[in-house]
Amino acid sequence: MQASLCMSPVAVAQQPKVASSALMRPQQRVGAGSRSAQVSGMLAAPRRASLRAAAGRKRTPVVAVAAAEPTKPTILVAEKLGDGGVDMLKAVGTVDCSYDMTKDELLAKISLVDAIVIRSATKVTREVFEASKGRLKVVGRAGVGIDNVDLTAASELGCLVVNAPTANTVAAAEHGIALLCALARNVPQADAAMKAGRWERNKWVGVSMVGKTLAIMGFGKVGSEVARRAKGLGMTVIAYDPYASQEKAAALGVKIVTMDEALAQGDFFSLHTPLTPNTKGMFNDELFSKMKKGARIVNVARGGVIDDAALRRALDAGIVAGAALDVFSTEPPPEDNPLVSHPAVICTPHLGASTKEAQEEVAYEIAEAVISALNGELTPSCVNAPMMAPEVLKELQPFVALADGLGRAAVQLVEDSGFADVFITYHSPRGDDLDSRLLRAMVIKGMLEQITTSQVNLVNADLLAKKRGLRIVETVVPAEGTQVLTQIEVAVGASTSKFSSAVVDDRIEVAGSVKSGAPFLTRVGAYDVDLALEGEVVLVRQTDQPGIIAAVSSEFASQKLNISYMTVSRESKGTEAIMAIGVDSAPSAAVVEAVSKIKGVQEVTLFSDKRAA
Ligand SMILES: NC(=O)c1ccc[n+]([C@@H]2O[C@H](COP(=O)([O-])OP(=O)(O)OC[C@H]3O[C@@H](n4cnc5c(N)ncnc54)[C@H](O)[C@@H]3O)[C@@H](O)[C@H]2O)c1
Ligand SMILES: O=C(O)[C@H](O)COP(=O)(O)O
Repeated sequence: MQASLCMSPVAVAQQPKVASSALMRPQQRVGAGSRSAQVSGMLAAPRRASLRAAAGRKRTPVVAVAAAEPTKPTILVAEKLGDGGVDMLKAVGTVDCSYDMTKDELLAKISLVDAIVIRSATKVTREVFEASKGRLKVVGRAGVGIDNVDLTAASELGCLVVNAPTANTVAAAEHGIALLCALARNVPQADAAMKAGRWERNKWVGVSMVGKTLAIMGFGKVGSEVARRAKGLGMTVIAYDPYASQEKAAALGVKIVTMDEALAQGDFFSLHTPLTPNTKGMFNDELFSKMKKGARIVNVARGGVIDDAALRRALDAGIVAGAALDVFSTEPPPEDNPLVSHPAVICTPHLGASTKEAQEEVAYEIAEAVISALNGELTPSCVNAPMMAPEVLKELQPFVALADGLGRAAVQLVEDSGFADVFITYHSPRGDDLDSRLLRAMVIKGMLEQITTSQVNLVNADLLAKKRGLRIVETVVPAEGTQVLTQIEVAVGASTSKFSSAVVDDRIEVAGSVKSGAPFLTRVGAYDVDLALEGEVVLVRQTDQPGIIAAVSSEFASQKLNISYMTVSRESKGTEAIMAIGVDSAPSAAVVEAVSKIKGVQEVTLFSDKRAA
């Protein structure tokens, strides 16, 4: 499972020791001591004075670095980074700013550097990690999205990946608002006409924003900042986000609605979801067909959220009156992209994060994280951080994947209602002595990484949960046994679910345990199941009658889907039963639809252990 990769101990103890620098106070330099000492020191220490403060925010020259030392790291800055951040890096290492490298140039250079700093254009693939021959120890992503870094390869090859998750949020929101206004008032088209010598006052009459409804699709960091600003334009703001806290939205005067309500009510749509298996191609023909005619769409999230060909059809059919796009499924978009040349589409080349201020802030944030990581420390923005002392990790390791998998399963069963309460119950012979920090972090990780851009680790899990408005309630139930835990239950407070049988007393509940070292799902709602918690899981509720199991299996077989596990559990003979089925690859929507039509089947849903892209 993904969890074990993220948790795999990264070679922190082998990090090159950062050169002594006047910027680093003695207690900031952690030597190559044991990882447990580093980690517990990190967790116990209050946040230290910012390195960036020492470097000076106003581009004043940083304090001189001591003469070159043999251990001084080399840092490759592969994309344009704010000067302040570059200065911070120069204070601790040799910095090579080489922009616009070809793939071959990157492959040639990478074995000569200890760290690389990138934005979204540089692809740090397995090939790049392998070409580094073990020297590359840190990748710093100066921004949020890490979809251009192969995290699995990074973890396997002992490389820490850090990002700058918050510094460009406001810039992205401002760009969303800029595109919204430009779209409503045809600013780019009118400008182009004037530059071509035409004075077209009648052709470019726009539409007003005041009093119109803006539907925010994805109410996270950027979405909520867009909402705040759109309220100032006099718009009614609604949001579709099945995982958002209603209370947080209400505090901003935003109503959380269902997808159908958003589609029916939105005059403007602003997209702010991450690109995940769930959101990929989310804006498709079906969705466009349900939109209010003449709606307008802004996308500063990720290009892949929109099915390009479907948007083109919706534009040509007049369902969508216009679109403003900052992001594209392939960047830069190829010449035959169906949208860029459309007269009702306005475009910018992925400029959401590109303000002077945001880039300076991102540069400071990433430089601080890279220096910290080179120094063998954990930072909250460490994407693939080692999380605990090896002995604690070893004991909890089998349950780590279980906690992650249960969090992931529970959140995927949430429907449109949103949730704020998460209940975790540990059944443990340790009773109150159980150290649940890692397990709690893993449940939060499973949930948030499925639905947000957040990269969750032990350092930042509680903070991220709090920021999302999640209330985590933990209970330890004493149990008999020799293992540290016998069972974990995860419940989210929600009265409706994509699988109604998962709801017990207004909570979506799943439970699991570890069998032969592997995580197993042992309960969904009130039904006992027994299924390895890996790959794709299909849940079916049916009337307990002969023939259904065979009919369901043959639907899978007809699509060449291999069933790895199947359990059936019922309340009592002839009433209702649920089938939990593990399949080796994701069933298509057509298979799910076909299963749902089998006589006696009442509901079907599926979830996966795969995390967000
Ligand atoms: N254009 C740019 O330069 C730029 C800059 C910053 C961020 N971004 C992108 O903007 C997007 C949002 O970033 P963020 O920092 O606000 O992320 P975030 O994780 O804070 O918020 C994402 C929100 O989407 C919601 N969500 C997840 N799946 C959903 C679904 N199926 N339907 C509806 N909502 C769903 C989540 O619950 C979450 O609230 C990301 O795609 C990010 O990569 C782009
Ligand atoms: O993921 C991000 O932070 C944004 O998409 C910005 O990407 P950029 O740093 O390449 O502008």
